[in-house]
Amino acid sequence: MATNINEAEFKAIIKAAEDWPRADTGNTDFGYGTAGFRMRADLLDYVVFTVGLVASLRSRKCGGNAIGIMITASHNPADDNGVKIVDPMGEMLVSEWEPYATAMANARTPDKLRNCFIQIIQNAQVHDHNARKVIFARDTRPSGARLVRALKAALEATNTEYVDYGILTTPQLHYLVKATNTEKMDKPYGEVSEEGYYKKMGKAFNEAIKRATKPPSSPVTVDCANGVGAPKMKKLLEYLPKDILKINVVNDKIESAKDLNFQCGADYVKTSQRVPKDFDGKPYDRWCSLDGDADRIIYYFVEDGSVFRLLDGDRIATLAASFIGDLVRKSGLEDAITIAIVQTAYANGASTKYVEQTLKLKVEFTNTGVKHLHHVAAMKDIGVYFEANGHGTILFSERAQKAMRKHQPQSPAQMEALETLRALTDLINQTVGDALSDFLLVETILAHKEWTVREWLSTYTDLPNKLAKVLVSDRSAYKSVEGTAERRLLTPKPVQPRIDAIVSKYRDGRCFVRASGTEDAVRVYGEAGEVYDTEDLVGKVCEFIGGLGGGGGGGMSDSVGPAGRLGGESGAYQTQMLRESGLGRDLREPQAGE
Ligand SMILES: CC(=O)N[C@H]1[C@@H](OP(=O)(O)O)O[C@H](CO)[C@@H](O)[C@@H]1O
Ligand SMILES: [Mg+2]
Repeated sequence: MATNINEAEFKAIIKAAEDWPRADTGNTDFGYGTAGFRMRADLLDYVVFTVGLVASLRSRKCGGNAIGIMITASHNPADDNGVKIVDPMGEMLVSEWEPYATAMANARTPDKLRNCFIQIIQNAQVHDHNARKVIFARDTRPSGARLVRALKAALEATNTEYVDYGILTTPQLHYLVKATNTEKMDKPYGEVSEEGYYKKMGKAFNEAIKRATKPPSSPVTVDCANGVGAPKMKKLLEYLPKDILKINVVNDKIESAKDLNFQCGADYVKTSQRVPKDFDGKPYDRWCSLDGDADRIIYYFVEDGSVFRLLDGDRIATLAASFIGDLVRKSGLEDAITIAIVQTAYANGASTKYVEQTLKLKVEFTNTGVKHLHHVAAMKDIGVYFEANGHGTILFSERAQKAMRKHQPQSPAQMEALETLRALTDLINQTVGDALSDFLLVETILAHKEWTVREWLSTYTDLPNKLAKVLVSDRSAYKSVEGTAERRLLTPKPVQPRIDAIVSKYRDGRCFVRASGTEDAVRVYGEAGEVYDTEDLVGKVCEFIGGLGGGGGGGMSDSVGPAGRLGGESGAYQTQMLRESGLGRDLREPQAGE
């Protein structure tokens, strides 16, 4: 094959790879998906090594701009780890390159690795002599240090300039990638250092909250999942104005790996619908939980009688959209800037109705996965997106930012609203969902609105809902109709008419079935006017799907939780299923997106 491959470089790669052999996974391949690669940490050495090679090529393709690599497994158990690539403006790796990463990680011999390398250079038209730079960080998992050595070996073999940022949250690494690549531009994103991140955030928070009439009346407690969010939240506190907000940090034990995500953190609280262990909040105390790499956040509280109340991603999206909508109006920009909310089909129907009818804003739906939401939100003047699981952010387009810069306020009130709005563009991470940034945003809004969790919860009442899954032998048989945000199935042919027939029997019924992108299962989501009807509706649809034969049929149905906001399977169940798969993970696709 004709190639412009640099033979000396390739020799160095093969030599370096000897120290990081590929785990023997039989015929099972690794797959790069929305979460990059994620699996048991002891399987990852070679994968991380090859990710280093791909990132080096990607940087050459992107004109020598810095590419980011984050080593984390987010909310997974402590003995898992993962790795993902960040593109130059802080976005996730462009999807056209995902197959390249997959192919490299599955190249089982030096010859195959060489072929893959050449193919990437040729297919993606990479000039292999170009400048290349990679910056990287890891979460608190003990395996991270070894994986960093594998990564460095690949970067050194490819003569790639790199910066090791040590331990960071995932969104901090995204921030640094964008800051690095915009450093010499007219509008740099921020100082290129971890400290620069806190400075930017601290300053913006101060600006945004100072016009609230009263500081928040009650303290807030942050459960950091015993992960990287704990030390980083504590550092952030040093940059926040004193005496405005009392913040308690709990679940901050990062020394012993076994505590990471164990019975605490955003994923645990959301999927099990209960407070984290050692919770000592009184009724109506405001609590929130971060996940293991601090890119997700959810709020919650208990009512009298220990009734658990979750304020999930739908609630954060509606809270933020209502506040930003008010600011746009108050600053006199309503004719210049429009706001849209992007949701998935899993958003509670009551939240959609609230956005459309009360906030009078437009809702758009995309397929599941933050990548899809981000993409659509980026096309709006101001695009608000959150998945129910608490991962999301708000994107301010160049057009909206320009309108804010140029606008001449006509009154002191307009001026105040405009300044708060401008502060939010710095406070909210523009690259990816960021628990620390979203936390400061929520606290700012509650302070401005003078709301407690009670008022926040009372904005609308969730429709009773239920999320279940049915394990199937071939989830690829389940294809959704394009343009329906996965709310209708094209195949297997008999399924959609049957779902329609079942749904028609329930008042305010809604139900859809789609193939999970992260597990060998199809998910069944249902809502109805009554809790009893919801259970019945989802049960009937699961029963029907479980009874189908071949690629359609599966067997066991694992429904999760009662009515209330549900988003996914329980952590315990995931772990059990994945351990049973032999290698500890479904290797074809990563198990989670953030
Ligand atoms: C219903 C649900 O919670 N789906 C989750 C789950 O995707 P599935 O494609 O449904 O497996 O994992 C994704 C990655 O973490 C996350 O983005 C998404 O919200
Ligand atoms: Mg995460």
